[in-house]
Amino acid sequence: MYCVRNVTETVYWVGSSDRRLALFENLFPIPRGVSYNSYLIQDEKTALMDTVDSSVSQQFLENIAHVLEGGSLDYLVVNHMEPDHCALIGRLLELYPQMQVVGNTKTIQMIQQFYDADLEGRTLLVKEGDTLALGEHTLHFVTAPMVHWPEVMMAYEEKEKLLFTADAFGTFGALDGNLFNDEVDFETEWLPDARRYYTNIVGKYGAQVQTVLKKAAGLEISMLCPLHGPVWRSNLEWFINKYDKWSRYEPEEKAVAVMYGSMYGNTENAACVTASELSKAGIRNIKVYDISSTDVSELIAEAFRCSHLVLASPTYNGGLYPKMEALLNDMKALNVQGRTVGLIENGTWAPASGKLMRAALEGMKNMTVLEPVLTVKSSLKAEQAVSSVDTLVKEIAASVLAN
Ligand SMILES: Cc1cc2nc3c(=O)[nH]c(=O)nc-3n(C[C@H](O)[C@H](O)[C@H](O)COP(=O)(O)O)c2cc1C
Repeated sequence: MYCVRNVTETVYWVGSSDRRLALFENLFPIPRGVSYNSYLIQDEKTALMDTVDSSVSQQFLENIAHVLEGGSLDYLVVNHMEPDHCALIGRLLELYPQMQVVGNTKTIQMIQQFYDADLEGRTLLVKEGDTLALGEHTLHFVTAPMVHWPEVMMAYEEKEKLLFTADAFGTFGALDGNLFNDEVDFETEWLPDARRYYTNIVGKYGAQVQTVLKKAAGLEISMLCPLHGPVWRSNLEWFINKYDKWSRYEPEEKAVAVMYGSMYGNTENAACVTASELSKAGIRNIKVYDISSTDVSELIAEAFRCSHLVLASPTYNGGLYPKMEALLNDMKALNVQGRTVGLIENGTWAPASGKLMRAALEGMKNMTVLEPVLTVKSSLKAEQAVSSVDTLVKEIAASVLAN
């Protein structure tokens, strides 16, 4: 049976959720599932805003058929060509023979690269500032290149002031019946996944997100309609501010996350002693992560949230512990910048992980490494705890508590 929600009287959410997929992009764990949103506008002309992933195709097609009530689908607007949103283009071309595919030059090129669909006479090319009248509704197209693919567009519907935002303002997490942000406890239950989604998928493209936020600031928006997760119809500023912070790479909080790698527990012990001493020094809400058992996407999200990081790594065959190397590579790839970092290195015969972590951080923008690096030779000793750990903790605490 169809499973549809009204976004407004004449705009319908016709998407669906997948709770079976373990890894989004075959990479990111999604224990809360994911929704693929698509929206259908009913007017003199009907327009569908993007399609969905093939995993939810049956539900999606039933939803569309229900809303159309036997009527025709006139336009399919393709705001984003990532396959989790465009898998059903070919099927819709077959089912709705008068449907035109609306996209920019890059969109159409990508459709042809991904699929064998016959688009002859079936495309409507649009560019920045173009409009598409549907009757009472009019769509305005806003390009959003590299948020996070080059063809990405957003569409602004002028009558109801809806902004269809493609992947921007999306989040991991299946929709559990509740569609709107004010129907769920977003800050408690969704924000960590929204942060993890943004930082890992769009995080690299902060400058491009800033450009789009500036364009959006000129629009009167009643709802943000993303391709994943809840539709925003209240308190939009709160979420837009999060995006603003994330895309400027400003920490959300003055907070410390301690991230350690450890084979036999000695580096872990040094990290835990440091965290405990930080608490004694007045730092609150410290988070400690074992980087072997925490997915790197969570660590990236924390690196965006927190102002301060403590990275602790054993030396491993003259190099970094592989999980730490992977974390630092990801931080660089996703443009993490402007953080203050304390370092703990461990080695039994020639500790080198401090030097290597420092070099990796120097390859990122505006990272401050606190001195001195705490060097552990195999295991932390009590006398070292009262000297070196104490010095490092004082430095971190002073930096966090400053201002
Ligand atoms: C496979 C392997 C490679 C290592 N390579 C180095 C090394 O190149 N230099 C060094 O000083 N210690 C090296 N070590 C020793 C560890 O860095 C050291 O024992 C450290 O205390 C391990 O910390 P952990 O107890 O947190 O795992 C190596 C240990 C292992 C198991």
